[in-house]
Amino acid sequence: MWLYLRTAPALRRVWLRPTVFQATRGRGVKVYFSMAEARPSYEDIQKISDFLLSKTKHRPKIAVICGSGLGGLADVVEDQNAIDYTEIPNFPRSTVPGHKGRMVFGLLAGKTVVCMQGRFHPYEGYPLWKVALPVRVFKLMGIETLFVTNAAGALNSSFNVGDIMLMKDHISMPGLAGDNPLKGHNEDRFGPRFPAVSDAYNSELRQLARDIGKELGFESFMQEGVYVQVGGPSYETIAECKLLRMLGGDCVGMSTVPEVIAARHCGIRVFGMSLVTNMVVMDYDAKVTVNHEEVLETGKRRAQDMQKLVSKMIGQL
Ligand SMILES: O=P(O)(O)O[C@@H]1C[C@H](O)[C@@H](CO)O1
Ligand code: HPA
Repeated sequence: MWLYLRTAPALRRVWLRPTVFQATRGRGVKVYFSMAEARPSYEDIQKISDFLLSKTKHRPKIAVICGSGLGGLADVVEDQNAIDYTEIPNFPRSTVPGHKGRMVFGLLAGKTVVCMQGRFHPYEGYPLWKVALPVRVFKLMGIETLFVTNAAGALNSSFNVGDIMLMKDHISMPGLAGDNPLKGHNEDRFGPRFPAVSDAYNSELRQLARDIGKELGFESFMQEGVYVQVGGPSYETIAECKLLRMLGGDCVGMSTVPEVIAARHCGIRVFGMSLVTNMVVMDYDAKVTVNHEEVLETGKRRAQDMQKLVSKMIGQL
């Protein structure tokens, strides 16, 4: 049931979900409602896109979403206009260390780009559609190619900390459990009700990454594999890691997939890359545990190489 409120337009439409029915003797049935936030319409997203474009002369066709500790790429963008997420109307806020929370427009390797220096994660409390909202904003800004990066733990024991994994596929644990950024009403102007994602990670871009990686002498630490998205924020148990490895995952992380699904839905081509910031714990005798400081530290050490790879690729698009 929709309820219309006399308030600011962005807050006016509230979806009321009947949750609890309680029979009360002699007084019929009481229905309680819980509130879920209304999704922005196509026009609302157009407004966010128009707002951003009004703040910059740049008109990018390439967007980059920077993972934990990997936002340094946005700092090397030239002739830049940076817009803090807090200035963007109806836009989420970054709450995780290592995610600055700025949209940076400018030039990278001579190409006009927009970089998200900070992404949104489901564990911050955002529904998946909101995590993926920036991708739809990108679409309406004219973005055709999306680069996504993330920090991840290696499930594949032949990988090493500091390896870069080109994403060739993903397993969405939230998706398999019934949650998806496209769940709910389909906006046909973005894409079809049932989009295919078996070709989510563009094979030509992956080949370009391999070629450039070779040129840069990165072959010894470049891998290719399957990223598993989990919900977080707790890291995985040993049993969960063993399960995810059995399922065919090479790396595990808490992001990226919602953005990729939204991008493919609206016809944006995608290149994805994980930085292995830690090996997951698979051994009950291990004395180590994963922590976010280690994730950020490894990000810092390998950030320059990832930046080189991404900017060389962008230069050749
Ligand atoms: O945004 P990404 O996926 O790079 O961040 C990873 C996943 C969690 O947010 C965090 C865990 O350390 O790093
Ligand atoms: N698990 C989940 N997410 C992560 C990890 C991990 O080991 N490392 C960085 N992000």
